[in-house]
Amino acid sequence: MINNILPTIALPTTPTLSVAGLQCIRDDRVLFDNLNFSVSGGEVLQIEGRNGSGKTSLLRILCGLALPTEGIVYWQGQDILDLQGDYWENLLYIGHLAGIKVELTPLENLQVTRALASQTTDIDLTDALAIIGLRGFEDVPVRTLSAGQQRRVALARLLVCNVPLWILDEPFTSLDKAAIQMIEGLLDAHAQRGNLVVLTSHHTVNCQQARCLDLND
Ligand SMILES: Nc1ncnc2c1ncn2[C@@H]1O[C@H](COP(=O)(O)OP(=O)(O)OP(=O)(O)O)[C@@H](O)[C@H]1O
Repeated sequence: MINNILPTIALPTTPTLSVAGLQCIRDDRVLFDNLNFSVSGGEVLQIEGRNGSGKTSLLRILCGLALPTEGIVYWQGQDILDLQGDYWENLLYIGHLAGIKVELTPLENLQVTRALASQTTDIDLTDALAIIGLRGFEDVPVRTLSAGQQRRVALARLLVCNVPLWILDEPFTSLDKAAIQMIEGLLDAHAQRGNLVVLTSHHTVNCQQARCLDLND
């Protein structure tokens, strides 16, 4: 079923995100150094590591929201700092703070997403909320929802944005078992369509195409 929800994105080539010689120093502490990896369409890369090891810092660098102290992030072989908007239009980042407006309703949040996103699906927004488990909560302020429901509002953007690269920071936080399975299904379906996912999670991610990178290794 999930396979039928997500659109097919016409990709000219296999999308690839790679990093070379990445280093991150925070307050004189080296979080990671000489980090090299590549993730291509069809893959789900899970970044692991203990609290404070630099997972969120790495994701922010991959998004171009923070700079590494050394090294380069490449999208399709080009430095993302050179690409800027040409990179960001391929990317959906859902961070710790979820990026939702709590004064707005779930429906209004998705309307904002659709208005601002570079490429969107044509899914009916009410249907997207139903799929994500928020039927009946479309029109209430997000601040009145539970933590798990608020996380679902944030994750509903996966159904609305039509981009190849998903970067997700702890997407399963506050979700119940059924919601975790549903999101894992979305990740699998996204990868099966030739797209890529980079995520952090302290839990084992149950995706067919998942592989792990441990920052503590
Ligand atoms: N803007 C910042 N300025 C200074 N230090 C920072 C900044 N952002 C993060 N740090 C520090 O960098 C370290 C790594 O933080 P980060 O959030 O990347 O870790 P994490 O692996 O995602 O942790 P967690 O598993 O707890 O979410 C922490 O010690 C944090 O205090």
